[in-house]
Order: sequence, then structure tokens, then C-alpha cells
Amino acid sequence: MDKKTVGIVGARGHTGAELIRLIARHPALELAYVSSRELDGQRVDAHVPDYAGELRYSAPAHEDLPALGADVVILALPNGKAGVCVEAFDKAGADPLIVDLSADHRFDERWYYGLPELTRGRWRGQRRISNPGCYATAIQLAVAPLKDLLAAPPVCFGVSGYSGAGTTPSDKNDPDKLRDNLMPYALTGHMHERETSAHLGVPVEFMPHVAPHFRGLTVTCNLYLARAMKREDVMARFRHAYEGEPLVQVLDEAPWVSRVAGRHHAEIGGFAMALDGRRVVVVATLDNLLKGAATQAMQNINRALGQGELTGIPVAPAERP
Ligand SMILES: NC(=O)C1=CN([C@@H]2O[C@H](COP(=O)(O)OP(=O)(O)OC[C@H]3O[C@@H](n4cnc5c(N)ncnc54)[C@H](OP(=O)(O)O)[C@@H]3O)[C@@H](O)[C@H]2O)C=CC1
Ligand SMILES: CC(=O)N[C@@H](CCC(=O)OP(=O)(O)O)C(=O)O
Repeated sequence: MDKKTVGIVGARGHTGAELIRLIARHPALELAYVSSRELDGQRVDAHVPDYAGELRYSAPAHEDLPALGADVVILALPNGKAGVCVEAFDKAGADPLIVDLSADHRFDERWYYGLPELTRGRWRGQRRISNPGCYATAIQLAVAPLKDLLAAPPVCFGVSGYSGAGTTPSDKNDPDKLRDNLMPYALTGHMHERETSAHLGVPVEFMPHVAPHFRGLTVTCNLYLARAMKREDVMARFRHAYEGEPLVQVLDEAPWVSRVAGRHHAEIGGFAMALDGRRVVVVATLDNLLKGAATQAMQNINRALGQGELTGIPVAPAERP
């Protein structure tokens, strides 16, 4: 079988490197090009040892991307930079499968918003796929099974490793400023608050923080319920919602970031009930670079190419009940 070719635009970044690793082990995909202005001309295997091959980074201008002819184009650029690339394909009359990891198309109804465990039923063959934000993935997975029972907006406290802030230098990825620290930011109006609210269809409140570890995030979601619930009934909803979903594990205890970092699935647990049964705290963790970005993109690509959704994704068996 001929492999489909993939171009990654923005391949120097943290998510780009994870995508290179995933594609290197994928049985039906191969890299056509990986772009980076900073690494232009350098061998990919010098930066991503899991990749074995001759490919070098290149730095095509956005208007030259269509001529490179990849079947699948992954945009792993900072927010605000995807639009010109998409325009270049439109202008050239090229229609590759495009997956945008940035936030630029998450509110564009012409694009499919790909959080497979919650939205795969809405995929109508779109060849433009918007990949959800990392925190937005965790929050939606934590809230969706109780959405119809909410008495108030969920209040979600988030902590992410600093790889979530990308490679452009800022306080949020400065190891000196993060040392022994927990840094709050965007405490109202974070883009993932809007994204989560729009896609869940209920208002969500979100307060993010960044911590000194590199990868993995956790969101602790406080949910007020319209009627008293028993813990076992809350858990039954989650188990039912994610039954048969290898990339979402429902646990009894609250999950830890250290156990999910470097792995491809999300974990949801805790389910701490208030005494009156009308408030529950749900904790969701995932690796922001994997289920929060690259792994989710691979699920979306596999599905759009007619492959099994988990092809090329090493799914670890559940470790704890
Ligand atoms: N990090 C995360 O946890 C997550 C990130 N995302 C989203 O995925 C996208 C990529 O994130 P991440 O990998 O962390 O980002 P990085 O900052 O690590 O990488 C950005 C990439 O884009 C290139 N780039 C930077 N500035 C520009 C520019 N002005 N024009 C063209 N290319 C540029 C860089 O390469 P070079 O400068 O060499 O050209 C690099 O390859 C972002 O939109 C981010 O919001 C989504 C979910 C999770
Ligand atoms: C720690 C940190 O800074 N995290 C990023 C979220 C990363 C992500 O998912 O990014 P996009 O939604 O931009 O794609 C942030 O809060 O903006």
C-alpha cells in the first residue's frame, strides 16, 4: 500500500517534534517535508532521534506550500499564523487534508472540531480539521458526561507544564522564573474558556497556571449539580461515556500528572462528592503535547484517511482500575 505523505508546517516546536515521532512509527504515513526557519537545512534525526531517515528541515514560504504536494498538511504554528497557509492552498486550488493545531479555526463552522471521543459523530467528511486546545480537551472530557445536570458554570482550576507555552520565550516558559513557582495567568477570559464554552454549549470558568515541570496538565473542575447524586451514579456516567475509548481512562482516585506525562491517553477521576450530593469535583489530566495536541491530531488524521483511529498510536493498557 502506498503511504500517504505528510507535511508539518512549524515542525521545530514541541508539538511538531511529537508529530514527527508519531509519523515515524505510523504504518501508512511518511513525512514529505517538515518546515522550520530556524532549523532550515538541518537533519531531522539530529533533533528527533526517533526519526530515522534522510529528511532535512526546510523553510518554504507559505505561498510555496501547495506545490510541495503532501496529502496531509499539519499546521503547528503559533496562533494567528495558520490563515495565510490555508489561503495559499485555496488560491492554488489544492485541497489536502489540513489539520490546524492552533486556535485559528476552532470557532469556524466550516471546519470540523476534532475531539474524537466527543465530536467524531459530527465529522461529515470535512478535509479541514481544527485540533482542540490542550486544556480545552481536558475540561470538555471532565464536564461532558454531567453537562445536562449542571446547576451553575463549572469552575476549573488548571495547571500545565511549561511546554504548553511553546518555544517563543516568555515568562511562562522561563525556567528561572518558574523555579519553585506556580504562575497564574489569564484568570478570566482565557481562550480555552471561550473554546470550552462554545463546544460544550454551557458556560465554563477557567483559571490556568503554569508550573516548573515540562509536560502534562491537570484540571480540577468544581461542578454544582441540579439534583443530589450518588458518587457511584456520577462514576457510572463517566464509565458509560468513555466505555470502549482507549484514550480516556476513568479512574476512582484523582489522577496525577506524573503518571500521564509521556503517554497518549487522558485520565479522569476523583469524583469527590460534597455531603449534600449536589457538588462534585472531577480531575482530568493529560499530556498537553500528546492527547492535548499531537496524538489527537493523529486520531483526526487517521479517521479522515479511513484508517483505524488509533493506527500508529501506542495505547498503554489501563494500569489502575
Ligand atoms: N504546546 C502545547 O502544549 C500545545 C500547543 N498547541 C498549539 O499548537 C501550535 C504549535 O505549538 P508549539 O509546538 O507548542 O509551538 P512552538 O512555539 O513550540 O513552535 C512553533 C513553530 O512555529 C514556527 N514559528 C514560530 N513563529 C513563526 C512565525 N511567525 N511564522 C512561521 N512560523 C513560525 C517555529 O519554527 P521556526 O521559528 O523555526 O520557523 C516552530 O516550528 C500553537 O498554535 C499552539 O497554540 C495546541 C495544543 C497544545
Ligand atoms: C502553559 C500555556 O501557556 N499553555 C497555553 C495553552 C496551550 C494550548 O493548548 O494552546 P492553544 O490553545 O493556543 O493551541 C496557553 O495557556 O495559552
